[in-house]
Amino acid sequence: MIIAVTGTPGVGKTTVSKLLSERLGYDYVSVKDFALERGLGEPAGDEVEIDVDALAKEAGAAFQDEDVVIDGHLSHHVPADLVVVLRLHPKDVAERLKARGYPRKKLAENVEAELIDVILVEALERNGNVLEVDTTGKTPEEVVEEILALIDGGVKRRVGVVDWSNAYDDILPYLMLGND
Ligand SMILES: Nc1ncnc2c1ncn2[C@@H]1O[C@H](COP(=O)(O)OP(=O)(O)OP(=O)(O)O)[C@@H](O)[C@H]1O
Repeated sequence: MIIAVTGTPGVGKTTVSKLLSERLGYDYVSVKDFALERGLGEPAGDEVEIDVDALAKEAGAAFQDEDVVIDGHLSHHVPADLVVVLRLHPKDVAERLKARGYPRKKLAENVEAELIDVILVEALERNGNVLEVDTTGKTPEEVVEEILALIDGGVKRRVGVVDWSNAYDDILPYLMLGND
């Protein structure tokens, strides 16, 4: 089974993916490492620009009969049996990315993306089996327990668990609002 773990930068994908793969006895795969190994990504500054169509094709073929947890904010492009979209209150996203030293513009773009569900919408456009999980205020272990309970219960789709529309005032200081 292929499980893709996606979400806005900083929501905890790597932490949760590693723990989830250990609990399930699955291999852990980083999209970024896979793309670099296969020559599907070009380093661009401290980022990697990945050809998502090539990623979908190559990862789909490489892992089709494997049990893997695929980690990365592009992992929902890979044909997966299940896509887990991790969500985190945009203010917490902002604080985590700030602590990582993200430049103001990049921080604002990602906080806004979390606010308006960008990754969730992309995931739903590509895959019917989407589990949305709110990680806000939860430990990585609690998040993994929630995912495992959904999988054990045979749940293939659960979306609509968060609504960040009330978060706007909290995150205004982090947004650029056209001032770039
Ligand atoms: N549930 C959690 N509670 C508190 N802190 C967490 C939680 N999950 C992850 N973190 C912390 O948040 C930071 C970001 O986590 P992580 O690298 O797993 O996120 P990510 O979504 O994989 O980020 P990126 O997309 O940039 O790779 C790390 O410092 C991690 O220790």
